Amino acid sequence: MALRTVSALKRRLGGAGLGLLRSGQISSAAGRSGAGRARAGRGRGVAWTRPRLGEEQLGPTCPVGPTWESVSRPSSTDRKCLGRAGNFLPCAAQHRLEKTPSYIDYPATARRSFSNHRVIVDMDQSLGVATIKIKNPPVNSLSLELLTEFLIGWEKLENDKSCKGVILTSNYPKIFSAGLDILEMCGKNAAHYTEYWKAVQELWLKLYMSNMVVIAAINGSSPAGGCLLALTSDYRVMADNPKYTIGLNETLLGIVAPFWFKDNLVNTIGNRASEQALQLGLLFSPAEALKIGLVDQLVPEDKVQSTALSVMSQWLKIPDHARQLTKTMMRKPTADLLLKQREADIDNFVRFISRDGIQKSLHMYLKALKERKE
Ligand SMILES: CCCCCCC/C=C/C(=O)SCCNC(=O)CCNC(=O)[C@H](O)C(C)(C)COP(=O)(O)OP(=O)(O)OC[C@H]1O[C@@H](n2cnc3c(N)ncnc32)[C@H](O)[C@@H]1OP(=O)(O)O
Repeated sequence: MALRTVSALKRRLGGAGLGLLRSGQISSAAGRSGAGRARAGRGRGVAWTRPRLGEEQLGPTCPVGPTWESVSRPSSTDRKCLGRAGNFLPCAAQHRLEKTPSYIDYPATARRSFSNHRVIVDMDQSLGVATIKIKNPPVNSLSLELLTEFLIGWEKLENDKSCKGVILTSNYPKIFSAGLDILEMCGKNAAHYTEYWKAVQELWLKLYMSNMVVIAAINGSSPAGGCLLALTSDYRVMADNPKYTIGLNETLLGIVAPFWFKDNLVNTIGNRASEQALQLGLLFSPAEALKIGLVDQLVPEDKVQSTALSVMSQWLKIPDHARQLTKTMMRKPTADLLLKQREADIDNFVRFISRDGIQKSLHMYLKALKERKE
């Protein structure tokens, strides 16, 4: 089945994925009590899913928190919860901005989480920052299922106007992501390869061109597609552990990094360093990666997440529209190159990966990975 959009990806997941979107599966206390369950706001010019802000973030005692219904015709009280540009700010954050009197009892941090099988999303609404944790054991390989669930979670965040930044990390310290799932590229048919590659393209385009600030908290090894995932971000913080490696090592598998992987790398570390890194399939230690600019900062393992958060708060201080336009100006030419030849890129991938010689190389690589353990 050919997949064109995220909605097609959602359809592919069938009941599970759509069920998740409909119910919101909010795991916060409010969600468990049912008060914060997401509701689809349809028919009022709003096409996305949002919880009842008043209930979920402040609890039923909030004196000014608007309900979903009241937002469509905001009262003067409700307007207190609307941002200056008419954006709907997270209720708790807006209250803080307005220096609400202290007798109003609301939680210091309003959190909302949702998760599916392979992705955990934890949204801190008071900061407007979500953390996405990948959890696809054993090595966070980017399987089709993971990509699909990731894209669904990402779309929810993109549609949530209160979400300004996302931190990407792994649920399993030691491995950020083992990259594309080799099993998705081995022994399958052309239709499967097509579907898989569309999902890989889609994820890269969405992350690379996101208006949100994206920070990678790289808490483990990050080869090939894992490195690409990190490269889509605006800033990369990596755990300073010499056992971890990062890089586009595709040639070691007997395959070639596509031009948009290469472009993303060149934009990050420059042409000469990319030439060597790509031809030799170099996997860099954190110190080497820092030296060539593949990552921006090294910190002790237990500081990766907190550093990512503090970097995020710096980036979020920049006026959003100016930062977004600048990001677009810097990245659009690169993304456009793929957008212009998406179909050709898919055909190329399918033809390449279907070759007997390439299949043999991938099988041998997988075998070598397994034998390494024995
Ligand atoms: C024209 C277009 C051309 C095509 C372009 C395609 C671009 C491709 C991009 C890619 O991302 S290809 C994938 C590249 N990835 C790698 O090279 C990483 C390989 N893995 C590792 O180096 C290590 O596994 C690790 C990530 C460093 C973790 O090491 P650890 O010792 O903790 O675990 P292992 O015992 O090695 O692995 C456990 C288990 O997982 C399997 N596995 C590992 N990586 C992958 C993967 N990418 N895809 C699928 N499966 C993977 C490994 O075989 C083990 O399986 P079992 O033995 O337990 O069955």
